[in-house]
Amino acid sequence: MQDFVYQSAPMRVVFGTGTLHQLPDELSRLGVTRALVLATPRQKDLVAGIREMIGEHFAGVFTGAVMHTPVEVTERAMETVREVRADCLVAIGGGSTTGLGKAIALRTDLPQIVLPTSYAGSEMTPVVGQTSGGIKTTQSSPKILPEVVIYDVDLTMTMPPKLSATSGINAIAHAVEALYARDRNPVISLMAQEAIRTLTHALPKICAQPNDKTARTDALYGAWLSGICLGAVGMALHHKLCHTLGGSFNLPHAETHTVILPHALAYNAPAAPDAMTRIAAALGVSDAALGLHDLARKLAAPASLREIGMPESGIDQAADLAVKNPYWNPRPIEREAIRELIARAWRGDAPENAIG
Ligand SMILES: NC(=O)c1ccc[n+]([C@@H]2O[C@H](COP(=O)([O-])OP(=O)(O)OC[C@H]3O[C@@H](n4cnc5c(N)ncnc54)[C@H](O)[C@@H]3O)[C@@H](O)[C@H]2O)c1
Ligand SMILES: O=C(O)CCC(=O)CC(=O)O
Repeated sequence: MQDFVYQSAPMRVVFGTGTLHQLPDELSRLGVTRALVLATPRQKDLVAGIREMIGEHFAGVFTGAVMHTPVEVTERAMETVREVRADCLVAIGGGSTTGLGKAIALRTDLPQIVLPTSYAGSEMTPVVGQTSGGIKTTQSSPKILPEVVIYDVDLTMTMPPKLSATSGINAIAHAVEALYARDRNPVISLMAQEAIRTLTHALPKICAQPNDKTARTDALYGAWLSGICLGAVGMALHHKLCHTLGGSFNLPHAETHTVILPHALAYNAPAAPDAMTRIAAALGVSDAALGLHDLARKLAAPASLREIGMPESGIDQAADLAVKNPYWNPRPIEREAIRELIARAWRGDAPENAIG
C-alpha cells in the first residue's frame, strides 16, 4: 500500500426515503430564514411542494438552471439572490441545479442545502465547472461545498431510464478514476469499489423497472459513494476529456461520460493494472474497459459522440484542448493516441483493447 493522506468533507448528509420532509428542520439547524429555491425549467413543479413545506422561509425561486453552468445564467440568478435578500440556497435537481447553487455560493458564501435528483454526485464536491465563451473551467473553494445534502430516493423515481443509465455511469466514472488517482487512499478505494458494484447491480434493474424502489435506493447509495470519491481524490484523463467535450460542444454531460468511459479506461489500462483488476472485480467481469462498454450496451445507453451531437470536425479541436493543461494521469497524455481515442468514441467503436 502506498502512503496516503485522508481528509473527509465537513458536511451533513441525510439519506433515505421521504427525507425531503426534513428540509424545514435542516433550515432551522442552519439558522436561516430566507431560502432561494433553485431548479431547472423541467423540474420547476418540485418548487411548489417546497414552497408549501417551508412557508414563510421561502424567499423566492429561480428555475433557469442549465447544464455546464454558463456564467450568464449565474449572473441572472445573482439578480434574484439580491432582489429576494436570500440567506441560503436550496438546490433541488441534478448536477446542473447543484452547479448553479455552487456558482452562487462561490460569489456569496451563502449556505447551501442540496436535494439531488440524479446520480451526478456534484453535491459531494468543493468544485464547480463554469462555462464562459464556450470554454469550461473548473474551480475549487471551501465556499463551494454544500453544507447539507438531503438524499431522498423518492426524488429519483421520476428519472427516465435513459437518464438513470447515463447518470449512473457518470457516477461509476468518479469511482473508476478514484481507483487510479495519484492521491488515492484505502478508504476511498473501498468506497469506489462498493459504488461500482452497487451501481452495476442496480442500473439494469432500474432500466427494466424504473419504479423498483430497492434498486433506486441502491443506486442513490452508490451515487453518494461515487460523489465522495469525486470530492476526495483527483480525477484524471476521463474527467478532463468529458468536461472539455461538454463545455466546447455543449454535449450532454452524463451521456458524454457514458460514451468516453470505456475508451478512457482502455487508454489507461496498461498504466494502472491494479486499478483495472479492482474495477473488473467490482463489475463482475474479466476486463474493465470491455465490462463498462457491455454495461452501457445492456442499458441501451448512447454509444457514440456522433449520436449525442458532436460534429466530426471537432475531433482535432477536442484532442488539442485535452492535451492543454492536462490533469495528472497514470499514462502520459499523447496527442495522437488521444485523438484516436476521441475518434473511436465519436464513431461508437468498441474500446481499443476489446478488439479481437
Ligand atoms: N462539480 C462537480 O463536482 C460535478 C459533478 C458532476 C456533474 N457536474 C455537473 O452537473 C451537470 C450535469 O448534471 P446531470 O447529469 O445531473 O444533468 P442535469 O442536472 O442537467 O439533469 C438532466 C435533465 O434531467 C432532469 N432531471 C434530473 N433529475 C430528474 C429526475 N429525478 N426526474 C426527471 N428529470 C430529472 C433535469 O431537470 C435536466 O433537465 C453538468 O453541468 C456537470 O458538469 C458537476
Ligand atoms: O462542475 C463541473 O462541471 C466540473 C466537475 C464535473 O463535471 C465532474 C464530472 O465530470 O462529472
